[in-house]
Amino acid sequence: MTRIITAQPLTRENFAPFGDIIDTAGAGHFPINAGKCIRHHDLARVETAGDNARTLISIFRGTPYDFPLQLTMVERHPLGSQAFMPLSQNPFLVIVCPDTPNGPGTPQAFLTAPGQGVNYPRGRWHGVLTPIGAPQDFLVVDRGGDGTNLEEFVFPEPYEIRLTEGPVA
Ligand SMILES: NC(=O)N[C@@H](O)C(=O)O
Ligand code: NI
Repeated sequence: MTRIITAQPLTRENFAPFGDIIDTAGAGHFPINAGKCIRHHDLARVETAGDNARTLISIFRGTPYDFPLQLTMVERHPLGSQAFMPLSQNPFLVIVCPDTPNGPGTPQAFLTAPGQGVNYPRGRWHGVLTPIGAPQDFLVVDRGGDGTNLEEFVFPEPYEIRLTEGPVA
């Protein structure tokens, strides 16, 4: 029996147990530069741990996935956080799992609003970057340094991730 997960709109509230939303809406902010700029401040917590740890800023050019998506694997970064900020207005798919003593729990799928980004805290199980419908660039802030910062978990049975309720065309 295929386990089906339908994506829900990403909100600060529903994503709060899993990580940070990077978005101006609802963010703390204040004027700088003599009022010519608004700083939306401290939106996400960057974590870098382990030997010679440092913060990396990269651009990922992601290829879109077909849907419904067969989710076979999730991963996590035990030594650092990972933030994805889209450089275009296309929504993308965010998949996270709670942690359990036996590994990742049931995936939760979220559809971002245009321009919304996310930050996964260190150790948070997540699906890999998943653009929708077109190639998309993302600014990525994560951890470099010594040691292994990638742990993968392959599900015994894949989950089917859908973007909307109802029959699949
Ligand atoms: N491997 C890599 O840098 N990207 C993944 O961690 C990902 O979450 O997409
Ligand atoms: Ni990752």
